Amino acid sequence: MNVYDITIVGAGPAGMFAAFYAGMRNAKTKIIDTLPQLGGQLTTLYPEKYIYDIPGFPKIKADELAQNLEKQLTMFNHRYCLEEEVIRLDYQEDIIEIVTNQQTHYSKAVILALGNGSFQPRKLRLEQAETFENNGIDYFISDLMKYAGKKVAVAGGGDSAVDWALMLEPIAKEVSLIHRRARFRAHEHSIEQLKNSSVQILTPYMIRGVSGDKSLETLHLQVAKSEETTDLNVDYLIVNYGFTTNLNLKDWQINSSRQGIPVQSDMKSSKDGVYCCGDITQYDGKVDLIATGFGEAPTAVNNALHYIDPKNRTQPMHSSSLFQ
Ligand SMILES: Cc1cc2nc3c(=O)[nH]c(=O)nc-3n(C[C@H](O)[C@H](O)[C@H](O)COP(=O)(O)OP(=O)(O)OC[C@H]3O[C@@H](n4cnc5c(N)ncnc54)[C@H](O)[C@@H]3O)c2cc1C
Repeated sequence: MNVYDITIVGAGPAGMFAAFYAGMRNAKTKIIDTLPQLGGQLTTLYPEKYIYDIPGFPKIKADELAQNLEKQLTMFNHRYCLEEEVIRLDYQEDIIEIVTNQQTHYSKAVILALGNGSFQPRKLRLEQAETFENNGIDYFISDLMKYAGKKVAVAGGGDSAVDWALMLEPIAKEVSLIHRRARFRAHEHSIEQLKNSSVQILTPYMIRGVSGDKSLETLHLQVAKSEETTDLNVDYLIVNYGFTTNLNLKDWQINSSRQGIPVQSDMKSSKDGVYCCGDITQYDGKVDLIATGFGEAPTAVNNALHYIDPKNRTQPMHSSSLFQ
């Protein structure tokens, strides 16, 4: 049994900074998230938006903030378990079992940085779509080069869909962008770029069916509010319909409500060894901001380490004294 000191569930800004801080304190640390990438809401919901209330940054794009947090983490050899959803916590004497949809992890303490819950992509609601999942239909892009020289369609009408189409254009053989409405909900600048690109814009089109022999080959499209149909040959379809969140802590054996998890001033939940940080924490006067989560993260880590071994000081040395 490989037991970690601290396991952090949720790799949004709060969880990422908690992981960095745990590294600073030499804790053997693991991070689990449902998404295939780090960043939580930053990378999933608004990567291209500027944030103005991060201390020390007059303004910074959400995606860039996530990248900076990730860069900070490269100092440490943490273990990452992405694309795994935690479904419950079990408690065995001094060890907490973190049960995911894939395996069980073991940890002396847990930090829950769950935000509003685990993110799930809104899927294509077609019977055959599941057959082609990861076999032509993708909901995330983890490696852009996978699409090099391929015929790719992107479905969706928001910023991310437009951005993905533009990023794929120089790499893929052909890129089509399919949206059920005539207008995109994207930055004017991106729309301008789109108009000047070779991306084939298919609006207002709906995807009515997908087919293929061993992998995805054809999208069956219909013009919205019309009987007109057409087929599009593709190697890949990237679906970008946004995300839903799921927060179900019924089996976690900790006090929680729909608003989140009540914590004490040391960020401890109702259960020994389980601490929290970020949007998920609830206490009087709580404000849901990234800056708040950044403050809660070191409190959670230092108190978790003190729980594991009372010899660990809750007030650690300053980072400026650790690295000269
Ligand atoms: C459009 C928009 C603009 C915003 N602008 C600002 C701003 O300008 N300034 C500001 O301070 N804040 C802003 N926010 C809010 C800010 O993004 C959140 O406060 C912040 O992301 C919370 O961070 P977090 O780490 O607590 O949670 P999240 O970022 O929500 O991350 C939580 C992570 O936990 C994972 N997770 C949850 N449950 C599980 C599970 N069971 N198993 C595995 N993984 C799980 C999720 O997949 C997710 O990746 C904005 C939010 C939005 C939507």
